[in-house]
Amino acid sequence: MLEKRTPIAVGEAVKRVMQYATEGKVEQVDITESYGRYVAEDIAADQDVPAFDRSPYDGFAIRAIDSAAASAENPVAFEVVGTIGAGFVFDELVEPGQAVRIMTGAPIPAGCDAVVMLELTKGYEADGKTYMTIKRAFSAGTNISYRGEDVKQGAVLVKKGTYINPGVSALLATFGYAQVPVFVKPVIGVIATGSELLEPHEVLAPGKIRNSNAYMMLAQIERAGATAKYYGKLSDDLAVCIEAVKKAMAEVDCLITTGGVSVGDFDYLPAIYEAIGADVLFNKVAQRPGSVTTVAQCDGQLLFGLSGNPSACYVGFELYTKPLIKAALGSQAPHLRREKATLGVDFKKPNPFTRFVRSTVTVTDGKLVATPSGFDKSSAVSSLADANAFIVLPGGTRGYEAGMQIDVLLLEDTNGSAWPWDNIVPSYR
Ligand SMILES: Nc1nc2c(c(=O)[nH]1)N[C@H]1C(S)=C(S)[C@@H](COP(=O)(O)OP(=O)(O)OC[C@H]3O[C@@H](n4cnc5c(N)ncnc54)[C@H](O)[C@@H]3O)O[C@H]1N2
Ligand code: MOO
Ligand SMILES: [Mg+2]
Repeated sequence: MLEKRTPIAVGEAVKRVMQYATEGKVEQVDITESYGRYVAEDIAADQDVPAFDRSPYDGFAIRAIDSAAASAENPVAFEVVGTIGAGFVFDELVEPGQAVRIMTGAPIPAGCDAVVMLELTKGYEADGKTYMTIKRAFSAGTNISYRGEDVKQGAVLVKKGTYINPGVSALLATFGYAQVPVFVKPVIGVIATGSELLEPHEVLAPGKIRNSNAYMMLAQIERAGATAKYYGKLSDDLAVCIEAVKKAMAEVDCLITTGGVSVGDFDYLPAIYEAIGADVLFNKVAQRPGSVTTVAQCDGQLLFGLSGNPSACYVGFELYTKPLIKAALGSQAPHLRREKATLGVDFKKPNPFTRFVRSTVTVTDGKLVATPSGFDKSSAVSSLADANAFIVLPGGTRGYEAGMQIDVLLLEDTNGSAWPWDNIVPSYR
C-alpha cells in the first residue's frame, strides 16, 4: 500500500535538521588562503592603530606655539632640522623655531604638535641652513593622526564565525595574523540519481536529460562555504545506489542525493534509507517547491534527499542544507537572510503550502522590490539563473498583488538571519 506522508511546517523541518548542527573543527591557514573562509575565533586588537601619532600629509612638523604670530604680512620662518619619511623616527627633540620635513605616515617628532601641508609653506636657504616660512598660525593638533584613532587596543573587531571579506583580510594583516584560524570546511557529498541522466559532455538521446542538479549543488555548496565532493550519477538500481550511498557516507560530513524521493516505482531513496538503517526526520514539507524534501540521519550523520526537480532541489538545499553548513562554520545567523520587500507583480496562484518563489530582488528608489525570476514550476531550471532571492508567500492565501509587502530570503548574502521563519503560517492540504 502506498505510504501516506504527512507534511510538516517549514519551521519544524528546519528545527529537526538543526538539532544535528555542530560547530566544525578549527584549522590554521595562510592569510593568502583565507579569503572567503570563516574566522574561528574573535579577532581582538592587540595594539592601537595607528600605533603612534603620525602625519596625514607631506609637509612640516612644527611646534604650533611657534606659529602663533604668523600672518600674510608677517610670515614666520622655521629652521628645517631634518627630514623623515614613513618608516623612520626623528630621534631628537625639536626646539623652538625648528621644523622637521615630514612625509605622510611618518611619526610626529618629539616636541611637535602640528603638521603644515607642504603647499602652505615656502622654502629657502640662508647661511648654509634650510628654512621654510608659513603665513598663518596653526593650533596644536592640526593635521595629526593620533595613536589609536582608528582602533583602540582591546577592541573586538571581527567576531568568530565572520566571513572573511577583503576588509577582514586587511584587519587580519594589521594584527599580525600570518596564519588565520578558520573553521574547517565541511565536506558535502553529492550523488545524482536517475536512469534518465546524462552528464554535460554527453549527447542527448530520446527520453534522456542532462544532469543539472549535481552541478548546481556543487556551486551551492561552494557558495555556502563548504567543500563539495561529487560521486557521480547513478541509474535507478537499488543495490548499486545502496553501495554508493554507504561508500560516500564514509567519506563526507553529510550527503546529498537528488531525485528518487517521491512515490514513483524507481524512487529508491526511501528503500535506501531503510537498507542502511537511517532514521527519516521528515519526508514531506508544507512548501512549494520541494514538498518531497526528505532528511534522514544515520548515527548523527545527515542525509539530504532532495527532489529531482531542479527548482525543488535548489530550494531544499538553501532552506535545509545551507544552515547546517553555516552552523559548522560558526555562524550565529545560519539561515538565509530575511528582508522585507515590495512584490513587483501580481502573484495570483493560490496555494495551501508556503511558496518559495525564485526571484530577482532589485533596489528601486531605495527600496527592495522582488519579482519572480521566471518559469515558476518545481521542474524549472530557467528561473534559477537570475534568482538572487526567494519570495516567501505563506500558504493558505488566495494569491498576492503587486505592491504588497512580502518577505524575501536573500541568496547571495554572507551574513544570514538567526531565525527567519517564525511568522510563516503553516498550511496543510
Ligand atoms: N504521485 C505523485 N507523484 C509525484 C509527487 C507526489 O506527491 N505524488 N510529487 C511530485 C513532486 S512535488 C516532485 S518535486 C517530484 C519529486 O521527484 P523525485 O524527487 O522522486 O525525483 P525524480 O522522480 O527522480 O525526478 C523528478 C524530475 O526531476 C528530473 N531530474 C532528476 N534528477 C535530475 C538532475 N540531476 N538534474 C536535472 N533534472 C533531474 C527528472 O528527470 C524528473 O523529471 O515528484 C512529483 N511526483
Ligand atoms: O516537491 Mo515538489 O517541488 O513540491 O514540486
Ligand atoms: Mg520520482
